[in-house]
Amino acid sequence: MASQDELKKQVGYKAVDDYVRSGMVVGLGTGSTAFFAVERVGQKLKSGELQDVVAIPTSVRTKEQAEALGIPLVTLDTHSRLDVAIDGADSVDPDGNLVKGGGGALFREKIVEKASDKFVVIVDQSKMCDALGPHFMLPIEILPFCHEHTMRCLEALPSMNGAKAVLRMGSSANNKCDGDEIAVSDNGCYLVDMKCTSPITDAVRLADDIIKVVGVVEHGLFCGMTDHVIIAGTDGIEVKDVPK
Ligand SMILES: O=C(CO)[C@H](O)[C@H](O)COP(=O)(O)O
Repeated sequence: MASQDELKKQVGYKAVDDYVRSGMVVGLGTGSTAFFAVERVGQKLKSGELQDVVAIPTSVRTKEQAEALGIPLVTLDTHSRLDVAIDGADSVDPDGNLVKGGGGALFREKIVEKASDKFVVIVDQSKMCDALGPHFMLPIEILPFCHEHTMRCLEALPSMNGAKAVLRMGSSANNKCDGDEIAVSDNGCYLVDMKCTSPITDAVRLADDIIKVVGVVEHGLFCGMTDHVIIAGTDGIEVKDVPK
């Protein structure tokens, strides 16, 4: 049986093989699944199978990986439209709505993926869920200033349905809270993981409510953004096209 890493590699490679062509501007996601997509872009540029591709990374980690592979990098300031962005996710609901940010890169992921003509999500079967919320804590990036107040405002939102705010500690790159220091994002902000005990019934409304809280930089609800989901399971790979 294929290991979880093998499944991640299969979807990462397939996304690049199916959706990246020479001359494109490509968004490079963050995380252990997106890692393999970045690896594949590097391989294909090196072999000459892909040419004139430039990429926009969604985190410092991905930037460093891409640089090490010799992938030419640009920014949204010079290239405001991307042809395609490829990234992992923490939860995917049946409509292709996502929870992202388990790896702490949600702000850069969202700004890059919103600017992309096509957004391809790559996951293994464990990320698929019936409803967002209880499947994976909802990450939110907030300013450090008065962060405890901001956390209380988030908990008080009626649409949050009683979810508790947990300040991420340790590495910003995982939500295991495995350290004594407050985790700091690539943007110098804090990360809060909302522990939802019930399904999010209206993700669009919750997203609207969260972004209105002063102190919030961005949240990990990615609604209506996905074009294709590539899912790896023990029975093989499935591609779901999400109607818009
Ligand atoms: O949103 C993310 C980072 O902010 C990641 O895409 C998400 O956490 C999935 O990561 P992985 O592929 O390692 O499970």
